[in-house]
Amino acid sequence: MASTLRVLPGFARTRPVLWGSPASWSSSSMTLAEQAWQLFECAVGAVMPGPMIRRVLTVDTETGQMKVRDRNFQLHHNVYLAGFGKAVLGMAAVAEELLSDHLVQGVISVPKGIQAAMESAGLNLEMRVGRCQERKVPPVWDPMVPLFREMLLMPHSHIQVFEGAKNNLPDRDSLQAAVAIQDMAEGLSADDLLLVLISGGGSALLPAPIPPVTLEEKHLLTKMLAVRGATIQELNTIRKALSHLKGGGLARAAYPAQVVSLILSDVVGDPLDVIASGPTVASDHNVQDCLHILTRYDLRGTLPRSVKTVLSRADSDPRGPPCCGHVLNTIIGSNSVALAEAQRRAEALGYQALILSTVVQGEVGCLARFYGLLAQVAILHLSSRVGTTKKEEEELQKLAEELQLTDLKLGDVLKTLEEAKGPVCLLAGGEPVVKVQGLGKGGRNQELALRVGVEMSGCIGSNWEALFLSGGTDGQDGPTEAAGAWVTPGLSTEAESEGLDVATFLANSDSNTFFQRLQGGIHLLNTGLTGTNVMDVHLMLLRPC
Ligand SMILES: Nc1ncnc2c1ncn2[C@@H]1O[C@H](COP(=O)(O)OP(=O)(O)OP(=O)(O)O)[C@@H](O)[C@H]1O
Ligand SMILES: O=C(O)[C@H](O)CO
Repeated sequence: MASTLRVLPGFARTRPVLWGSPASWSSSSMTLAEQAWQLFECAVGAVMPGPMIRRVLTVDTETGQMKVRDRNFQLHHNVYLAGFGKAVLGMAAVAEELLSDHLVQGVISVPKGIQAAMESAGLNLEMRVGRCQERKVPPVWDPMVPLFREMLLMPHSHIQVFEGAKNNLPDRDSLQAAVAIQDMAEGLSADDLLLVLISGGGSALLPAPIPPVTLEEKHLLTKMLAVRGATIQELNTIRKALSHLKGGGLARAAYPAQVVSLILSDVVGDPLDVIASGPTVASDHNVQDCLHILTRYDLRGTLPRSVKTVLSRADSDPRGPPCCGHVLNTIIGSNSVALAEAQRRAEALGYQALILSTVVQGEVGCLARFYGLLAQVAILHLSSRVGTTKKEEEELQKLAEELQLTDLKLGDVLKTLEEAKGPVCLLAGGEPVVKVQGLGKGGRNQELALRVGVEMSGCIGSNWEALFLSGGTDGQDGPTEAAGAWVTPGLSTEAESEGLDVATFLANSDSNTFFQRLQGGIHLLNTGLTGTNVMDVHLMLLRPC
């Protein structure tokens, strides 16, 4: 994660925008780009740590009644807090405020530089909103200001913060954090309650290798798996087998204390045992699963002796299966929550809004063809020219199968489009993959947007305006300062008129440079780090001209 932040400079500088409280701006006076920005903001706002934690956790500090969804817990100054993940700083700050003096002690492991980054993100945002107000221009992203204010721990907090795992890799600092968390958990009694805050990036922030495996060996093995294309499910199966705290290990360490885990999902399908390698979830993988994975990536022959030793004794592990009867695991935020909020906002803006899929995972080139074709077919359906699209619909179905969009009901979507009378918003989310080639600067959201922009040129000439936006909810798309980008069918023409050759930028994985140059960067989503992460949001807006 970058520790330097810029919040919306390009957008605020280059165009007067109509943002601010939805009530004060009529939806018809907003451009498509302004509406798309607002929907992205709503999606991210719904999964910011504050709103997320407050939705599921309430504490009556007088009576000591803590409620997590429909479960009640009696507190009596007996709560301990452990947290690890990229979004955990803000989650911990809000949890500490709610728990008040029922919180005895806390330890969190968060990415290096995150406290300074969040502080400066909040300050930048407030300054920019202030400048907009002085110039009487409605500010972009302003509902985020109070959400940023509550993301930092108070002075004299009871929570000890460890920053580590630079570049999402386990290191000495995160190892130290894991030791502190393990020590705290092991010291708890049946009278105590351990509140565990978990988000993406938690695996690297909680390394506890089982000896004789060393941190370096574990680091090297996970890196080798990652570069060979192992999925997060495969990676975390191996991590669990080699760790004291993953795969239910933290729950085991805290026994007999009650454990309540609040989990922000960054994995498609929200599998509890995969997110951050499931430290409070019983693991049902065995050594055979690990050996299959290591064989698949041709790593069996090069395994360090220590790894072989740990794997060979795993099935006869005297610790036995982790006892998780004392644990409540609950997902508090996910891509679906973000999309549902964007859907609500789109409906309020007058759109018929549909969620296409929350499990988008395929390759961006294939996904861009899908979205480009969908835009064309959708416009023909909306224009009551249904009969003309049979071939395209078959192609769409094939692409959906290739992309494994298992939750997409294409027939229903097309029927809804056929019957729709006005503007339509199509939403989807997940985490597609990019094959990086060349030395350019980009991210999967910007690359997807660029490719979709090209594919959408077939929509030019219709009576419908179209826009596609792709943004990472964490505010950082790959190693760039943008969260993503938005495009319209005119992209190729605009690029050509500015002498930008799209094919050359794509061949060099240079989508960020492309968008920085195109029209002074107005297509970039420069949100700055958001302090949350539920993968990516894709949205397509179609509105009659
Ligand atoms: N030049 C590039 N063009 C396109 N994509 C890139 C480029 N460089 C890196 N990427 C992609 O960026 C991704 C890594 O970025 P990022 O830090 O946003 O990771 P992430 O997996 O989204 O992490 P997190 O789970 O925290 O969101 C990888 O999928 C990689 O393929
Ligand atoms: O930390 C991890 O394991 C990944 O971010 C998936 O949750």
